[in-house]
Amino acid sequence: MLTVENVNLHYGAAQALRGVSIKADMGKITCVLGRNGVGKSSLLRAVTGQHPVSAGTISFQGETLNGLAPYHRARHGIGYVPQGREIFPLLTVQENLESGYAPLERKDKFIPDDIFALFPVLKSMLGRRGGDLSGGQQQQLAIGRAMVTRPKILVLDEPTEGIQPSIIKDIGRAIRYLRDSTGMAILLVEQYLDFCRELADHVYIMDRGEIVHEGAAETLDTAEARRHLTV
Ligand SMILES: Nc1ncnc2c1ncn2[C@@H]1O[C@H](COP(=O)(O)OP(=O)(O)OP(=O)(O)O)[C@@H](O)[C@H]1O
Repeated sequence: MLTVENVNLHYGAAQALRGVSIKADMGKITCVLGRNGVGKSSLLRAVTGQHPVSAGTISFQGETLNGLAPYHRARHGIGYVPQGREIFPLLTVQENLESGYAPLERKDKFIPDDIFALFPVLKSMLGRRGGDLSGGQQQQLAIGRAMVTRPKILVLDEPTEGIQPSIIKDIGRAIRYLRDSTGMAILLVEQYLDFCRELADHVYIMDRGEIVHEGAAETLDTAEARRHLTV
């Protein structure tokens, strides 16, 4: 399980996270909902080690991650799908997937078949440059690349952003498959309420750097969620 306890995060004098505590259980999809600029990406940066926290503790499966570099966290099983995908535009799809080999031992350096079962388009485009793919295909590639690292928890930053509805469905299906087939934990941040409600087991709502609401997805107060999602 991933545990974030009382985390503060600053950019210079500006505080982006204020005493944030969340948990993401193994075998569950945990969604943090919030509108633009409330601190969702900052929370994921704290979890993945892209930005240091100024207070609080982050631990995964009982081990404290504070102070560990992002590549060490990847070795601990934290897979990250960043906002905007951040695939390598001049590398091929195959090379983008192979960039996930970095934290792996030699015997694990291959691309698992279930990536192509989930996203067949990647198989048919292995030789194409990442930059030539559509936004939805790039999102699938970014998820595939994170899967190559054999994560125990997959952390996704707004996977539906700028993606057409049919691919959003494929991505939802893939996330569910990963939870059910591998028992990994999934932590995703989103602004898209319906996607989150359909997919998540547990939901947190974030506003101005704080968690303001939490509960099981089926008991989510939709009106309350919408109130926090509208500016
Ligand atoms: N590198 C940075 N330097 C200074 N301020 C930052 C930096 N990154 C984010 N912020 C500020 O921190 C706050 C939280 O930003 P964050 O990106 O975490 O929000 P978000 O909920 O993920 O929004 P979005 O959906 O737009 O990414 C915002 O006020 C933002 O302007």
